[in-house]
Amino acid sequence: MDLVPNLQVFEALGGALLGAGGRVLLRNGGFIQLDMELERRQAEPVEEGGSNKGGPRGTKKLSRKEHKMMNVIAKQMNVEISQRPSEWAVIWGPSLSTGTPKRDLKKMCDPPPVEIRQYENKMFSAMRFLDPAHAAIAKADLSGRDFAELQTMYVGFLGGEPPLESIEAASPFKVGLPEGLELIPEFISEEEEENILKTLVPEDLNGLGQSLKRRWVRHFGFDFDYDTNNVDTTKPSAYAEFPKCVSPVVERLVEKNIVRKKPEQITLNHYLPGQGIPPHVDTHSPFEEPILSLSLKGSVVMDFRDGIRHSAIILPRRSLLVMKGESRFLWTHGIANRTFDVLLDVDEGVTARPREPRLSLTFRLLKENKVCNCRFPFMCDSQKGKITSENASNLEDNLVHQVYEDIAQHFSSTRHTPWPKIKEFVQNLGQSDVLLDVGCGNGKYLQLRGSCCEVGTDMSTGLLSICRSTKNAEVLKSNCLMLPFKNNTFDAIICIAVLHHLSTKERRLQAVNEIFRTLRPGGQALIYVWAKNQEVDETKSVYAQKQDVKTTSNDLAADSKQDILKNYTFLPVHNRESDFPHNDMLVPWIKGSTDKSEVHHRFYHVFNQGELEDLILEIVPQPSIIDSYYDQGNWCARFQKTHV
Ligand SMILES: O=C(O)CCC(=O)C(=O)O
Ligand SMILES: [Fe+2]
Repeated sequence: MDLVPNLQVFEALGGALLGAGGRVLLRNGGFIQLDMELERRQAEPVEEGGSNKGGPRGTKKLSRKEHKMMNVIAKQMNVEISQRPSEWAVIWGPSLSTGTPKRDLKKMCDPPPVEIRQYENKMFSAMRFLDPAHAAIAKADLSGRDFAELQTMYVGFLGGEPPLESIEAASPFKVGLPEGLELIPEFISEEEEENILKTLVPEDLNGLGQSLKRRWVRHFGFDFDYDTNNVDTTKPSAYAEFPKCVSPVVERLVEKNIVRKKPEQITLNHYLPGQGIPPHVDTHSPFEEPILSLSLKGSVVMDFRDGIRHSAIILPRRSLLVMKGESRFLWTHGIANRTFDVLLDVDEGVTARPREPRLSLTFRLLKENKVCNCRFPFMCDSQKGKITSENASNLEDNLVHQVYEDIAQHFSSTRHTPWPKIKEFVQNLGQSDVLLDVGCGNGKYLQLRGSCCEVGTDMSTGLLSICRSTKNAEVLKSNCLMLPFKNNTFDAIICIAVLHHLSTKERRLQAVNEIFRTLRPGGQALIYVWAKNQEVDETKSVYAQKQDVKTTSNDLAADSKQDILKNYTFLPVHNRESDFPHNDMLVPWIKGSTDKSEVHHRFYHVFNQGELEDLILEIVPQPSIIDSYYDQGNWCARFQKTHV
C-alpha cells in the first residue's frame, strides 16, 4: 500500500522515515496503522480545552519553542534529545510540578506509555513506549496542544534512558524524622472520625468559626490569636466546652500516656485543596510539649524544616501526630498551599496525589507559668531571639556582605530595570542636586539624570566595580551604619533594599540616623524595605510570583556551600510557597544554571506594615514622612529633613 506522505508524520518521526519518491517507508505493519490513525485524529475537531494555541502543529514558532524546551530538559536530565522517535519520550507540561498523576498522563496517550518517570519540582515527565512509533503518535497528538489552560505541551524523544525518579530532600527516607516526632496511624476509628466530622464541620463554613486567608478555623477552650500567636487564658472561648465527640480522643490521649493531663485548648483547621498553613513553630511559652495534631477526612503532606533540613511527612487520615523535643521547639511545621502533594507511593512510585478537603484538630496543653526553658533559645519567645548586639555584625558579615561578594555578577545580571517610583523620585531632582545612593548595588539608580553629582556606597566590592566599569559612577565602599560624609551634605538620599539586611532594630535605627544626619535640611530621603506581606489585595509581589523550578526548593539549603549556616540554624529558611512566616529569615539565592546551581542564603528582616514609618519617626524628630506606600512587595517611605 502506498501512502501519501503526511507532513505531520514526518515531523513527528523526525523526517527519518521518508523513503525514495517521497513515500513513507513501511518498517512494519504498525506504521501503516500509525499513519492512518494520525490522519483520522487530525480530521477530528480539537477537544474542549485542547486548542492548538501554538498554531497548527509543525509551525516554525512551535518547533522553535519545542527545540528550546527540549534543550532545557536535556540539560536537566543529562540525556541527549533524539531527532528520531525512540522508546523514551519526554513531555513538557503534565508533570509533578503541575500535579499530574501518572494515570492521567497515561490517559492522554493512545497507545499509552508502559512506564512513566516523574521528578520533583520539574515541569516534565519521561514516558517509555512499547514501540518508538507509539512515542511518535504521542508527539504528533500532544505537541503544541494546551494543557491545564495556560501551558502548552511539548514532546521530544530521548536518545537514552532518563534518570530514575526520586524524591529529593523532601523525604523522611533521606533526612529522617525530626527528633521527637511520632506519627500514630489509625488513632481513631472510622466511626469516631465520622462522628467528629458530622458534629463539627458546618455545611456553610462561614457560619461558625473564623475564615482565615488560607483556611477555616474554630477554637475550643481558648481562642488562639494569630496576631500574637498566643492564647489569652483570661478569656475563655465562645466554645469554652470541648464538644462531646472529641471526649473519647481526649481520654485516649491521657490513657495512653501521650499527655500528662487533659489538653485545655483545641484548634480545628479545615483546609480545602490548595489551602495550607505557613511554616511556624507553635509559640513556646503558652504551651507544653507535646503539641498534637489529629488528621481527619483527607491526608496531606506536612513539611518540617529546621533551617537546613527538610522532612516531608505524610499524615494519613485518622492518624495522630505527636510533636515533642526538636520537632516541637526547633523545626517549623507547615502545609504548602497546593492542590496536590508529591509523595512516594508503594505501587506508583513518585507520584502527585490530588488533595481532598482535610480537617485537623490541634490539641494543646496550657503551660501554667508561661515560661519556656527549652534548648533552643533562638526559637523561643521566653528566651528571646539569638541575634544580639554582640553577634549582629558577624551575622551580617557572613549572611549579607559575604553573600553579595559571592553572587555579585549573577545578582547584577538580574537587576536591570529601575522601579518606576524610585526612578521618578531621582528624575524629579534638580540637575544640581547631589544624590547619595546608600547600598547602590550595581548602580541601577545612578546616572538616571545624565551626568549629575551622585555618590553610591555599598559593601560589595564586586558590585562597586560593576558600578565603576559599567557606569563610570562615583562609588565607595562603606557600611550604611557609618557613612563617611559630613552632616547635612546631600540634597537627596535613596536607600533601596538595604535596611532589611540589618539584623537588629538598633542597627536599623542607626542606619536611618545616618541617612538623616547626612541629608541637608529640606532634603528628602526615599527608603524601600522588603515587606513581610508579599500579597496585598490578592496581588502577589514579583518575588512571590516567581515559583519556578529553580526557586522553590528550600531543600537546597542542605547542599549549601555556606558552612557558616550551621551557626544560624535558628533562622528559618524561606520557601517561596508561603508568605514570610517570620520577620527574621534566610532567603535563598540560587546562582547558576539549574543543573549546576549554587545556593546562597542572605539574612532578611522583613518589615511589618507601619514598622518602617515607626523606625523613621524614632529618629526624625518631627512627623515629616511625606509619603508611605507598598510597592512590589516592599514597604516604602519618603521623608524630609525639616530641622538641623
Ligand atoms: O493542620 C495541622 O495538622 C496543623 C495545624 C497547626 O499546625 C496549628 O494549628 O498550629
Ligand atoms: Fe502548629
